[in-house]
Amino acid sequence: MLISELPSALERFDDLERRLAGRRPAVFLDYDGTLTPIAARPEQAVLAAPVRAVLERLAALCPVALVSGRDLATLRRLVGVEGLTFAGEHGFDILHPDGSTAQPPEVAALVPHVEAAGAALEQGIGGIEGVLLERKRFSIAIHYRHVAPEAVQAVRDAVAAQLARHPQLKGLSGKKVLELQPALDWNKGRAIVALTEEEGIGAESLPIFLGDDTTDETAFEALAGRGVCIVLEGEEDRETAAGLRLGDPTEARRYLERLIGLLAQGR
Ligand SMILES: O=P(O)(O)OC[C@H]1O[C@H](O[C@H]2O[C@H](CO)[C@@H](O)[C@H](O)[C@H]2O)[C@H](O)[C@@H](O)[C@@H]1O
Repeated sequence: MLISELPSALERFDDLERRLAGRRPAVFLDYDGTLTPIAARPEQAVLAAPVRAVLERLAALCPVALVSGRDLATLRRLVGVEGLTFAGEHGFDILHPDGSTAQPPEVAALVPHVEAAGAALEQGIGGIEGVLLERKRFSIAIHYRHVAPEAVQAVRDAVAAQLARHPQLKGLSGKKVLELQPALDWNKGRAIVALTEEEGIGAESLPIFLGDDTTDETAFEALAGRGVCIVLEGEEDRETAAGLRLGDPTEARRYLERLIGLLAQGR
């Protein structure tokens, strides 16, 4: 369905109350575009203090996991709340609240391909005005938000050439960004399902996921029919596997505040 055709998660909040009915929610949250508005540059997407306070209050009531494309260390620094689960790089790099970590076992062997592709891209398109290469532990993001429209195809072509050269890598595409990561059958959806099966969250919990980007669709698909899937509206309407919509990060915060109110009443 198109995002614009979905019902508002705030208007349908009563449904959530009914679905919870004594169950505990487990809340999974995307970062960019969901908790923070999309900013001109990655380092400008700083979490607002009231949102941080909401995350702290929510984490005292139920499991909360940040599931983001960001590098794990960057995500932790930006969020600045202890006691959460953090899944960085689209679920490739997980940190549990007890300090234990998890990554797909094959990922480390594929990092040299990411590094070789990153070096080639730096050499090939690093000089194009506006290109921003964001190195992460296991992947690389190629931002083109500030690239002149007539130069964007050169960026796409260069990334496609690296994908052709390194079949060990796969490509992702998000908001004015292309990403290269190890070509493993792993994504936000698989990471969230794995997390819901872990002790501390539990298969009986009701997963709720909020995300905004096409890279969040694997999570909506994985939780369809089982969890509450909420997509945030962006600049463009598009097809989604989510079942509910919110307008922007301010509405996402209001939704989480209502959830806190509900859980604080013990319902
Ligand atoms: O999964 P997310 O938490 O949504 O992360 C996806 C990517 O977000 C970041 O890039 C995007 O947000 C930036 C700040 O608002 C914006 O400037 C950029 O154009 C967007 O693509 C982040 O830099 C990437 O590493 C994430 O993969």
